[in-house]
Amino acid sequence: MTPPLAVDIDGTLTDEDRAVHPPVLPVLREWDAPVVLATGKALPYPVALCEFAGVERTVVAENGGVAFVHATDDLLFLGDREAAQSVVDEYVETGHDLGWGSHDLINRWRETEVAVSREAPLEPLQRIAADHGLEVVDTGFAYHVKSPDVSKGRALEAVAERLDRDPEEFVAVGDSINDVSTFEVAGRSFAVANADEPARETADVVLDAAYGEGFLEAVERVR
Ligand SMILES: O=C(O)COP(=O)(O)O
Ligand SMILES: [Mg+2]
Repeated sequence: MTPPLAVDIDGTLTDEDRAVHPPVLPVLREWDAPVVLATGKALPYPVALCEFAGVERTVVAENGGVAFVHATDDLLFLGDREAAQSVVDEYVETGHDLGWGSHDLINRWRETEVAVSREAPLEPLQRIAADHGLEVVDTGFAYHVKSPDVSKGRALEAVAERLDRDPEEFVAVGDSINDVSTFEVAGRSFAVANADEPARETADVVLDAAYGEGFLEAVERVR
């Protein structure tokens, strides 16, 4: 039986330049079991990717802070933005910039965490976050200020329950530290070749291929 998939977006369905790797789209569309896109990006991004790929909109966004399950029409909030906002407000007050320019589209639709550009200094952000009981996760694409209680894996458990699936039935594919929790709850896990150290260490298998080609290799292996 085809297993359900939990798939990261940036670094896993994309190429090195962050553009979606086109050959992954028909694979997602034709997958004969639920597909959950699980990303650090804000909710509109995975929802739009599902729309344009012709895939049912079942997604985990903001590293597990928000999830949507099309089949049950459930919109889940597993975190809240307020605490993360206080951290970045303090960061900005001390003279730093989030690094997204004057129209911050990265955080505009973000509801449970705040993302900071990797061009911005990390150390003061980590210090302020720790003072507020929060953490900073570096996905390789952005720094995410979030509650340590929120994770893609925890959200996947909530989504799986609504899909009437066991999280262990899932095959997870990802590339970075924010996928470790997904790898821990899924039954099988694959890190693409470009994955960071925490993802490589946690995954059952580190793939030979990188980026979108790595996802396609994972799919070949589970078929
Ligand atoms: O938004 C990020 O920083 C990373 O996104 P991803 O979880 O889809 O890789
Ligand atoms: Mg990623």
